[in-house]
Amino acid sequence: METSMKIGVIGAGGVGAYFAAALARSGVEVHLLATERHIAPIAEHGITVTKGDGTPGFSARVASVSTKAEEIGACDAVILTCKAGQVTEAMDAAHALIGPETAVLPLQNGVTASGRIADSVGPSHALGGVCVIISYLQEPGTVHHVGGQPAIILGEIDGSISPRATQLSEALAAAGVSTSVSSDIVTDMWRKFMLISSYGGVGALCREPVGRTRANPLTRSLVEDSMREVALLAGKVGAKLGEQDIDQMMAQVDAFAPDSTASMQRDLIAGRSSELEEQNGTIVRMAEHHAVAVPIHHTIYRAMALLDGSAM
Ligand SMILES: NC(=O)C1=CN([C@@H]2O[C@H](COP(=O)(O)OP(=O)(O)OC[C@H]3O[C@@H](n4cnc5c(N)ncnc54)[C@H](OP(=O)(O)O)[C@@H]3O)[C@@H](O)[C@H]2O)C=CC1
Ligand SMILES: CC(C)(CO)C(=O)C(=O)O
Repeated sequence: METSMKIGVIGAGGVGAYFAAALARSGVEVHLLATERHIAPIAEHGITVTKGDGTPGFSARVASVSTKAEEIGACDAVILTCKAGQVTEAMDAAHALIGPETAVLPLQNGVTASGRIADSVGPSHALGGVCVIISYLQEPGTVHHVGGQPAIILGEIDGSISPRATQLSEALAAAGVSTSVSSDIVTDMWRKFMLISSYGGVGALCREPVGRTRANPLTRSLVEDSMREVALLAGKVGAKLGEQDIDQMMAQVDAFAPDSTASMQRDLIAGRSSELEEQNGTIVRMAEHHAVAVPIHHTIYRAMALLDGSAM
């Protein structure tokens, strides 16, 4: 079991609190960099994970929790779990966590986080990552894991299989997370982005859960065609996505429970601040830059903008 790493986790929300607790439970020295509202509950009671699938929950204590990166100091690895739109601000305040070899693993949906980490702390520190979990914060210090096996794919942006990526992957695996090191994390990130921006975007547009959008031939083909737009764009930035990836992601759409909705879709419909800018907004801007037509994502982006809680 990997116990020698010092891992910093930035953000104590649905994703951060879950992985911090899982790593701490397995014996890793975990330090949480969190916003103020999480400090007292986690310092006093640790993190509690409840489960929605009938399996036992658990509690774990992290080594420290602080709002100040300077109180934590340099870590072997950092796992970044804020929302995609918060990455630059979070990393700019986290420079003290970064030593010469520190790898920063982003778990945000979308494809913008690694570049923003690189801009903030330097390209040698930025990994790529894909996170598969359904979890949400119930209250500071208590996270609900809906069910299923949490999984992470991570990798160096240049595709090399580095000792630091392998070591982090082993620590996550020892914490019960299905983890793999990828030699093409850029394609992996775009594959999930294609899924989430398309089924979530169409779900938001139709205000329907996946069971309805996948069953109707018109909305099903809308999801498929919006995936095709992303696959075409991905090809312009070095990611390799084809029809087989669309089939694979449609199989994932078919495997979701019928009442499932994407997190962006839920945030939009509830009028909360959402990741629309980072997801469909990113697709629109990149498509303009690369002269790729993305009419479905353009429509989703413009139609949904009014619902975004952070919209002007
Ligand atoms: N939840 C899920 O099941 C999945 C989520 N994802 C992705 O993971 C990312 C995180 O999602 P999720 O955990 O649900 O979101 P949450 O909003 O639950 O958690 C984000 C956390 O980051 C904190 N935060 C923001 N800025 C900072 C900062 N500067 N320093 C420290 N902490 C900060 C927030 O603080 P505060 O509490 O004060 O707002 C919040 O607790 C998103 O990109 C999402 O798309 C991917 C797969 C599944
Ligand atoms: C849980 C999952 C994979 C699909 O809904 C997701 O990443 C999201 O909703 O943001």
